[in-house]
Amino acid sequence: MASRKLVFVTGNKKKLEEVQAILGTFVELTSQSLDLPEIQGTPDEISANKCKIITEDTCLCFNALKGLPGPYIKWFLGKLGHDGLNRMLAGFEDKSAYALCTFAYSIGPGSEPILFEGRTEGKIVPPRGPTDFGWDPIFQPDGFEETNSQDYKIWDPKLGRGKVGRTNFIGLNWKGKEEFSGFWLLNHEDERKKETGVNSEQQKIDNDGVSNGKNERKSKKSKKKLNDDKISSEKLEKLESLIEKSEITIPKESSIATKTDMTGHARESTLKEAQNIINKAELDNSKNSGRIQE
Ligand SMILES: O=P(O)(O)OP(=O)(O)OP(=O)(O)OC[C@H]1O[C@@H](n2cnc3c(O)ncnc32)[C@H](O)[C@@H]1O
Ligand SMILES: [Mg+2]
Repeated sequence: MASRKLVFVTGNKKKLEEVQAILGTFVELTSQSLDLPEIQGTPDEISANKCKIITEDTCLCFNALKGLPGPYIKWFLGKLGHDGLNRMLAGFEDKSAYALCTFAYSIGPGSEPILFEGRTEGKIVPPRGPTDFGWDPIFQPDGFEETNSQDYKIWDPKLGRGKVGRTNFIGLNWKGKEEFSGFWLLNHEDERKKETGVNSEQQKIDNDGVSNGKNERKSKKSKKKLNDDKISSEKLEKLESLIEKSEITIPKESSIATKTDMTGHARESTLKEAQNIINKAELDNSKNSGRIQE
């Protein structure tokens, strides 16, 4: 089904694997750099496919360094390696850090991407476990004895939860988690019903959890329920209308990132990058096909 296909604009194979694992059978993901493919089908199908683009950008922020390296982690990691990153904190008692990820999802050409953001708290430790993905071996999420490398990497879409896999995604514990899960449930309600045998009409949840950018940080209770893959039809409708009106945007201010510190910079630069990638991908799409519908 065309609506289940998503193009993930990324050059990172590991990201692709992990996002696919999270989305499970709900969506078929293909990865592309910016040279997007011509998909065979009717013009409508082509547009639908080409419109649906997701990007993700990751920061790793050290609290002792006021959020650095943040969006520059790729370069710091490349130059200093895992040991060097540990040594950067040698003079500090505070080894705490957090992973910050930003998804950008494009509904269609010309429309603002929908942004989802997530944060996972942890600390920087000497490397343990496989070294095949980024800074995983030196990041130990709070509440775990293992580093991110050592964690069991399973996400169960039926349960709507899993053991820590990719902390970036599993840790979408703020606005992003709620909206991301709601968004996918909304778009894949039929498949979900088949898999779980549960109709959203039968599910009860307070309608307090929808975040619209003006009303962030909702009750933990409603988030917990959402994390357990329960969502009401009212909430689905509300989400749908927010998405239609493109009212889902990242708030300018939040309790986790202020504009004055490095975290704020990290956030803004990562959002900008995601937006640029989406815009460029859409531009390339339109050029390639010449028949994208507005
Ligand atoms: O093409 P894109 O999607 O941008 O892929 P990238 O590899 O450039 O990724 P980022 O721009 O998000 O850079 C973040 C850096 O952190 C690494 N990274 C990203 N997600 C990670 C995760 O979940 N665990 C460990 N390292 C990660 C990644 O390998 C990069 O070195
Ligand atoms: Mg990148």
